[in-house]
Amino acid sequence: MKLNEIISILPFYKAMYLADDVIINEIKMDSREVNQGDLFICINGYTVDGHDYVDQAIANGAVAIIAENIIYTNVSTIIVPDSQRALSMIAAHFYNYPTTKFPLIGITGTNGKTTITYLIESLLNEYGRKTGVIGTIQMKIGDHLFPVQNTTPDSLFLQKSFHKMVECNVDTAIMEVSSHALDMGRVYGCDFDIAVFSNLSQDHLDYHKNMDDYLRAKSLLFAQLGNTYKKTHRKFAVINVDDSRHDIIGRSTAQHIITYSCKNNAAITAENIQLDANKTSFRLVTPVGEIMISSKLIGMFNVYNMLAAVGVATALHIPLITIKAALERITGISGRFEPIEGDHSFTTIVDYAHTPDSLENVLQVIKDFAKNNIIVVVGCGGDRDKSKRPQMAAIALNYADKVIFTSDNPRTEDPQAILEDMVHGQKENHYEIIEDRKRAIYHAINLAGDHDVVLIAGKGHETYQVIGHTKFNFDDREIAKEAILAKEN
Ligand SMILES: CC(=O)N[C@H]1[C@@H](OP(=O)(O)OP(=O)(O)OC[C@H]2O[C@@H](n3ccc(=O)[nH]c3=O)[C@H](O)[C@@H]2O)O[C@H](CO)[C@@H](O)[C@@H]1O[C@H](C)C(=O)N[C@@H](C)C(=O)N[C@H](CCC(=O)O)C(=O)O
Ligand SMILES: Nc1ncnc2c1ncn2[C@@H]1O[C@H](COP(=O)(O)OP(=O)(O)OP(=O)(O)O)[C@@H](O)[C@H]1O
Ligand SMILES: N[C@H](CCC[C@H](N)C(=O)O)C(=O)O
Ligand SMILES: [Mg+2]
Repeated sequence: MKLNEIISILPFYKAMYLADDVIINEIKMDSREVNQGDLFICINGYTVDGHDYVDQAIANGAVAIIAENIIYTNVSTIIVPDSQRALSMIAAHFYNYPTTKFPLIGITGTNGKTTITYLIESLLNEYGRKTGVIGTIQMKIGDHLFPVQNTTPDSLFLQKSFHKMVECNVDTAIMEVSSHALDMGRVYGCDFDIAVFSNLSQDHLDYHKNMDDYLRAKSLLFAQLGNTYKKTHRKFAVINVDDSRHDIIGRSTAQHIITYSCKNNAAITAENIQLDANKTSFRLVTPVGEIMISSKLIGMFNVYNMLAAVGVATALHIPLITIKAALERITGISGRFEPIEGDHSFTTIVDYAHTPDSLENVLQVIKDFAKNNIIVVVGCGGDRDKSKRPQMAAIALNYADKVIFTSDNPRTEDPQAILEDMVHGQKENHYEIIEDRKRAIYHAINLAGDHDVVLIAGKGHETYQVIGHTKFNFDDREIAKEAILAKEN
């Protein structure tokens, strides 16, 4: 695409220098990825300032620069008031507005986004649709998997991925939308058709000033649902009305609302809920009929996740029989309440609970079914919300018979300081601190006796541990398997 065509989408800009007929190969926001013929856009980030990498970008072959600060270069240089915002506009334009070409479903909320995303994928696949998925675990186009750095990546990665989805004939895209992404404008330019709100509880208070600010960020997804009413292109907000913040989320959108609930009146509800140790059944009640569901996903929180997915299915007119087939087929989601196989007399579960609410939910499920002791291995991430630490520790101590506090992803923080934040002031003392996560997991598994349950919480599907700035290979599931084998032999 020509540079002139790309910048025509910007209402305001100042051209420091604009060469004729510059053809742009690709747009890049990282100087290290620039190739001959690319446009480099300077983003002033949290760690470094992209403006400092203009020379490197030009040396790598950039033929045009978009920047926020006045800079002088020997290639076409455009100055905009806000380069992050310009990036979203330009990326959507460059990739020809891919999200207008298929329905886009966005899921937000503190917990359950990944789970709901994969439930919706399963429903749509059962219905014969080809899906694209973007979220915490990966990006998926059909059965092809691609790594992601963020739950909701930056606008350039997003628009490029959606473009790839269009090329691969994806007919519906499903994505997790984090509060960071909403706040930073990573999803500006995404044309959402359905937005889901799962719940709000404490997380990310390192980034958001307080819970109201966190809620405001979440509500932006609903404010972005478009303001026109076209019969042919209806938009929907699917909202959990059992969450006390549902009203503010609902009032953030002008679009149609589909409510779901296990306790209140709602369009989608679950009746006669039976929670068992290895299955969950309920009568699903929807505006178009009722049907019995028997799912392998366990725990009350998964009933909520299923209702959220059913809300989306209802908006898309997916028949009840298809909904039932899809919900009954799905056996689990990677790293979410994932049992570790092995011939052993106790149960080991790896779960991604890394917030107080999710940890409590998961431990409640375990408590309901555990025949003997509960042993928990848990830590808290570094460079993240510090106020979660004592809360998560207290929850673990409250539900478990024995807790091993350990490292999660310490990132740039001192692991001992994180552990100190967790245990400081705790009244209970049935815990040990083993900073090395591998040793902590081995120890927990060695302690386990007949019919005990070992919960390894916080890292779920992650296949790494971030210590300092380095990512080391680490997978709770692999380590747990090793430890179980070692115990057996
Ligand atoms: C705080 C935050 O969100 N940071 C995000 C941000 O990084 P940053 O601002 O530090 O970027 P930077 O390193 O300062 O770089 C600024 C610019 O210079 C460029 N650069 C940099 C170096 C260089 O040599 N050349 C160069 O051009 C970079 O490409 C970038 O354009 O932009 C990056 C690219 O989009 C993100 O990957 C990064 O997410 C970091 C990894 C992160 O951990 N974010 C977390 C807080 C987050 O966003 N989490 C949410 C979900 C949480 C949840 O659901 O629970 C998420 O959506 O993932
Ligand atoms: N609806 C829910 N309510 C509360 N806790 C939940 C719910 N669904 C899942 N959980 C718990 O939260 C953990 C994370 O679930 P999931 O990965 O689906 O959430 P997420 O919102 O995608 O998280 P992230 O913010 O890290 O992307 C699960 O491992 C489980 O312990
Ligand atoms: N998306 C979340 C994931 C947290 C997972 C946990 N293992 C941690 O590292 O804190 C975050 O970046 O805050
Ligand atoms: Mg997720």
